[in-house]
Amino acid sequence: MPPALLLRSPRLLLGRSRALPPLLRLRRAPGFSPSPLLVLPSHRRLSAAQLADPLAAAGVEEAVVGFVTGKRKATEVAHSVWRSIVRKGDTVVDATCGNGNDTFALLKMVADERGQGRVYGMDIQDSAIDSTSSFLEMAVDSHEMELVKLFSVCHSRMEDIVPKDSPVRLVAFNLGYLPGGDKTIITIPRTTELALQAASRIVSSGGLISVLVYIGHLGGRDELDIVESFASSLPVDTWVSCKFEMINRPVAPVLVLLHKK
Ligand SMILES: C[S@@+](CC[C@H](N)C(=O)[O-])C[C@H]1O[C@@H](n2cnc3c(N)ncnc32)[C@H](O)[C@@H]1O
Repeated sequence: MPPALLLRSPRLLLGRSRALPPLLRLRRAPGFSPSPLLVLPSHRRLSAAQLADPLAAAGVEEAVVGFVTGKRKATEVAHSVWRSIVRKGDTVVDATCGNGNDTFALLKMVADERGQGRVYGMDIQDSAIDSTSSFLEMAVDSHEMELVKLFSVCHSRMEDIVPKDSPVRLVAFNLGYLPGGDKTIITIPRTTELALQAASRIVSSGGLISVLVYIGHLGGRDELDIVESFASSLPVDTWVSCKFEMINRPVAPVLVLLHKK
């Protein structure tokens, strides 16, 4: 296994010549066990229970009933569906790392004793990749860290990153802007569409593309239109396309799930 936790191929960092900040600033001393609620910024706080055992979170049935009764968010439905599809040792893609919450959840799903699971994470912003890296350094051990490969690149180029011989079980998108970051750097319909097309090519049979679309900001509706149009175009003999949407909360995020049969 390559020793690098974070692979920043110059080829993938097109047009960026400035020196990158050190990526592994936060080192864990042997036996160091941080209290996450003390050290993490509020936008990426997880409960102690989630950090200890994120797999103990809601099952699909509980999450869906919770969504229907207004007690669970679309993100929780997404994570519960991921957990029912992703297996230890799988290869998965986080197409929008942001602050690393989804990357962390995915890592916990694929991490296995044999070190075969992989999470390929990407984000267009260096600051998001740094944020994800710092968060994971605090939240997981060094063996799990080695299973994560992070790239500062547009997700439309995911096929340049994921090895061709790795069947991908899940590609996760959490669209929009980086919480706590620059709200003008945002996913846009054209590259989202290209990334969905790429995801549909690399996801294996039995796998899933999960897209959480935020529609409360300018352009969010256009992006949902693109995602839905892509979802509708998938052939019914090989794909199941569905969505979770709050009808009387018109700006609530919409979860689109695309399952490859
Ligand atoms: C809502 S945030 C993701 C939240 C993240 N999944 C988490 O768990 O914290 C959306 C992210 O998409 C990133 N993004 C925007 N355009 C992108 C692109 N073309 N390729 C990859 N990432 C992009 C933004 O920089 C932002 O960090």
